[in-house]
Amino acid sequence: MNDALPFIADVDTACAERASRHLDTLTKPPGSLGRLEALAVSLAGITGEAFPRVSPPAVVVFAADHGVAAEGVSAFPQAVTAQMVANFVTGGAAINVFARRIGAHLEVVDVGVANALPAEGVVHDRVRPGTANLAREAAMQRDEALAAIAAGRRAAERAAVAGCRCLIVGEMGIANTTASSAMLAVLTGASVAGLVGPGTGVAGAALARKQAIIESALVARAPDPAEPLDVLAKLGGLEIAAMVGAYLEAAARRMPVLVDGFIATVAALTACRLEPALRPYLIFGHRSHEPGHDHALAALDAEPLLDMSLRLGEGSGAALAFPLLEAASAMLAEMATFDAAGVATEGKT
Ligand SMILES: O=C(O)c1ccc[n+]([C@@H]2O[C@H](COP(=O)([O-])O)[C@@H](O)[C@H]2O)c1
Ligand SMILES: Cc1cc2nc[nH]c2cc1C
Repeated sequence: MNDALPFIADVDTACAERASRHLDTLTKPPGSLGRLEALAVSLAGITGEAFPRVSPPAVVVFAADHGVAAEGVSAFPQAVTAQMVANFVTGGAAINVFARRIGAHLEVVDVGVANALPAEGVVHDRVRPGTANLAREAAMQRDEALAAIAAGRRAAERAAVAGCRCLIVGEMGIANTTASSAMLAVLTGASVAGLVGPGTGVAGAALARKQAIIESALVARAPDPAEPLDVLAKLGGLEIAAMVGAYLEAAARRMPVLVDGFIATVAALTACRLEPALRPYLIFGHRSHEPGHDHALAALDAEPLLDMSLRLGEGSGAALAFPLLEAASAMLAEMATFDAAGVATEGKT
């Protein structure tokens, strides 16, 4: 345990068991609502409430730039990070649309965007204007990674204080699939070739170059796989570090965390390596089309709720999965029991 990280208690197993027993009194064959029942039980354990509520959710999108974008590893220019932040502010991005559908409280946090941003509508918590180029030097110093973790913790704290009951964390950062693929290769020991993917759409020779850049950065930066903070600082990103902090702070406050796609899951794996007690607080929203996501999910023994071939980021897949959490919560609170509805139970004639 590191002083910069909050204490995370074990989930409330007694409460989870109460929820599980209650589910078996409801008017349905036992277990017939499948994974929705498991979801309800885990929400009870996370929140410590027999009838957990998950609304309103918070969506926090962390934005930052990556020095490695200079190597041509993305299909889009670095300027798109700031331009998309402006789009989040005016409400036109996919995450704005989906956040509105679920009644989420949306916050956009600049933890390291290189270009100018709108003065209003963004939480300015910038650690530095983008990381250094991980192909040439450490992306961040350790204290910068810790500062970005602290920014993420503050965002989760704001969401909790605002009364939000579930945290969805998204990211925006051109070239962040390069950073997260590099981190994942170190954290899992998997080959870069087996997990690198198109991100925003690189293919062919550009994808081969992205792979080669990651492979040589792993050798040159040589992070210690047993030291998640070292991996994060040398290869990661400011928004990835902020996600780590937000997950940890939410769990410390007994808020369920709905994890988004590839980058979000690499951040989740990093956070779990820093603090294994985090794992049961995480619910995985969807399986991204980015090939490395399967490796990250497997390393966390996670089975996501949706499989929609999304690969956007921003928290979009998690926001789309959120209604399943609401349904799990409503099922517990609103379904009639066999007794109340006068329905005969199994085996009784
Ligand atoms: O969430 C995902 O699974 C995901 C997969 C591929 C790309 N993205 C998004 O695309 C950007 C990174 O892609 P790239 O090609 O610039 O590394 C970044 O802004 C992410 O939000 C997100
Ligand atoms: C347009 C665009 C939107 C995004 N949202 C998250 N990552 C993104 C990357 C691009 C390029």
